[in-house]
Formats: sequence, C-alpha cells, structure tokens
Amino acid sequence: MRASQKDFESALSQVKLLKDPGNEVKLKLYALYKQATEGPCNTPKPGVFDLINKAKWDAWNALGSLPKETARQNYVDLVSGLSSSSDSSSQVKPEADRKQPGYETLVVTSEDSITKIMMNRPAKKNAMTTQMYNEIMLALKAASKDDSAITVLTGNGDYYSSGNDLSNFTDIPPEGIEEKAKSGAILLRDFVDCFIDFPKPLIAVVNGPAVGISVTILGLFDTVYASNRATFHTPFSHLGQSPEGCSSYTFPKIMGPAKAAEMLIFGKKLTAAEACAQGLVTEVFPDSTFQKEVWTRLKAYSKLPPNAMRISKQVIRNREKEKLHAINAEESRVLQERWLSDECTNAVMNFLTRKAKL
Ligand SMILES: CCCCC/C=C/C(=O)SCCNC(=O)CCNC(=O)[C@H](O)C(C)(C)COP(=O)(O)OP(=O)(O)OC[C@H]1O[C@@H](n2cnc3c(N)ncnc32)[C@H](O)[C@@H]1OP(=O)(O)O
Repeated sequence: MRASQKDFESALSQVKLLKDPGNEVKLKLYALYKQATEGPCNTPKPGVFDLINKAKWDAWNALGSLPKETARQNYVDLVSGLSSSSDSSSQVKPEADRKQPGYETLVVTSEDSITKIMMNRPAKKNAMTTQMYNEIMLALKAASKDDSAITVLTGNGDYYSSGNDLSNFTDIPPEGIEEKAKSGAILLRDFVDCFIDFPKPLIAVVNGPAVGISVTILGLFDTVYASNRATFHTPFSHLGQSPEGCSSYTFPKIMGPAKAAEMLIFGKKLTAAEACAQGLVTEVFPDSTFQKEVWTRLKAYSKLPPNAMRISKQVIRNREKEKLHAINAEESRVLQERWLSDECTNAVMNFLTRKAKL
C-alpha cells in the first residue's frame, strides 16, 4: 500500500520525537524528504569545503530519478523502522557507533549476528575502485572470522553498483599499460577468489541497478534478494571485454547456455523479475518495502545455528571450489589481454569523455 500525504506528515512529526538516529540515517531522511517534496536534486553542487551541505547534496543526488511517491513511502518506512527499533530496545546503538572503522569506500557494520558490507560511493553509483576491491576483500576476510552467522553485501543510494570504476583504467604506472593490465588481472583474481572461498552464508541485497562485476559475482552468493527497481546488466562486448566473476561457468549453469549467452555476449539487461525467473535472483520485493522485508527475513535466518549453516554451505559448494578457482584464473587471463585491445580502450575512452553511457 502506498503511503498517503497524511502518513508522510505523521512521519514528519514522529521523526522529531526520535532519539538522535546518527548522521547516516539523518542524511537518508534528509535526502528522502527532499526527493519526496521537490523531486530529483537539481541544485548546484556545494564546494568541497562546504562539508555538511555537500554531504546533504550527495545524499539527495544519489537518489537519482527515484519517483516522489516512492521517496515518500521510503521515508515513512524508514521512520516506522526507527520508531519500532527505538521502542523495542533502548540499548540499540546508533549505526554510527556500530560502524567498523578503517574503511573509506564501505560502511561495515555488525549487528544481530549479521555483518553488513555496504558499498558507499553513492554519487558514483558505487562504482568499484581499486581501493573498494581491496576493502571488500579485507571486509570479507574479517567477516569470515568474526562471530556473525551471515554476511550481506549491499549498496548505498539508488544503485547496487555500476561495476568496475572505468577511471581505474586511467591510472597507468610508469612501467606501462601491460603492467597495468597484469596488476588488474591479479586484483580481479584475488577479489573473486575471496567470494569462492567465503565460508559463511553470503547474501546479496540488491537495492538497485547492478552492472558488470557486481552482477557476475552473484553466481557465487548463496542468496540474492532484489528490489523490483534492480536491473542486471553485463555489457562486456559493448566494452570490448569478456565475462569474469566465474560467470562464464555459473551463468550457463544457473540459467542455461542460451539465456547466459544473451546476457554475457549480447549484454541483454534483465529486470529483477526476469533475473528471478532465470534463477539468478532468489526473490524480488517491492522497492517500498524492500529493506524492511529483507532485513526482517535476514534477522530470522541469522538466529539459525551458525555451524549448521556453514557446514551446509560447505556441502553445497565445496566440490565446485577447485573448478571455480581454475575458471577464475582463466577468465582473468583472458581479460588481461582484452584490456590491451583497441575495442576496450575505445569503449573506456568514450565513457570517460562522456561520449557514451550504457
Ligand atoms: C580489476 C577488476 C576489473 C573487473 C572487470 C569488471 C568489469 C565491469 O564491471 S564492466 C562494467 C563497467 N561499468 C560501466 O560500464 C558503467 C558505466 N556507467 C554508466 O554507464 C552510467 O554511469 C550508469 C548507466 C551506470 C548510470 O548513468 P546515470 O544514472 O546517468 O548516472 P551518471 O552516469 O551521471 O553517474 C553518476 C556519476 O557516477 C560516475 N560513474 C558511474 N558509473 C561509473 C563507472 N562504472 N566508472 C566510473 N564512473 C562511474 C559517472 O561518471 C558520474 O560521475 P560524475 O560525472 O563525476 O558525477
């Protein structure tokens, strides 16, 4: 059911009675309020030294073209979630306090036996920089050893992730472009290996569109929940590139070779419903209730006996591990060559000079 203007006004009054929810939530509330009342952000970006207004602008701008009604609904849902959590437990720490330090491109939190790794470059659609790949690997390694039962990867803002940050290609070392391609292939291989080897249930909470490597690695997750706003796009041929993340093996296995070829060779973009029908996504939720429904479900799952879940995952996945590592190595080797091709260089230059988007 859509939130009415009255629900929205009542949420606006309720929010004033809440305990300080922390800066991150306040920014989310601000952005949703602006989007619900004024629509997409169209004011000039504040200067870099105007930190507070820039953070507010970034949060609002990250909502992109989210419709006003959806923003209104999300605002009402967020306030209702905050009210019930502050009613049910006065000991809940604000998110800012639970946040693990040391990450610049992620927000990593652990609560209710769930470690949540949130990609946090909303203004860049959570494009993955070299730093983000490295931080995700660190966060996964830490989560594999912490006392959480399950681990979640998600995105902040309107995108899940727009995939590899194409400006990674501009940072050429003095040794030249071949060396860049070589180190990129090593990074890719190490990154995907972390997903292959991750020992606990790994869940993707796909909050919006997903592109490139953020889609291909989904075949290595145990469960994928998606908002109905999410789309799944692997435009490798358009970019002069080739599949990674073990998708050359997992996608044909999940959806059959014909459907996999449409995605991986021809770059067909799937809606969340299509991705679910093809087995890449576990379940799709309406965007207005996505966060509430998914987190309620995950909190229930996180209470299951953790060792049993870990062992079940091993039984399901272990016999494939060796094969997946070999496929990852081969895909990384092929991509290393592709990155040196004219097709790839031209596609990246076209994006970076704003001549082409997906
Ligand atoms: C080392 C491991 C390598 C692994 C190999 C991985 C391969 C892949 O992942 S291939 C996929 C690569 N991704 C793309 O080609 C996406 C490129 N982005 C786009 O086409 C568009 O940005 C969009 C469709 C994702 C969103 O379009 P729109 O809603 O119009 O938003 P903007 O384009 O204005 O984006 C806002 C802001 O974010 C920057 N940005 C978005 N995605 C990327 C990206 N992948 N790389 C670099 N930058 C990205 C975009 O440039 C805008 O920046 P500003 O202009 O500074 O605001």
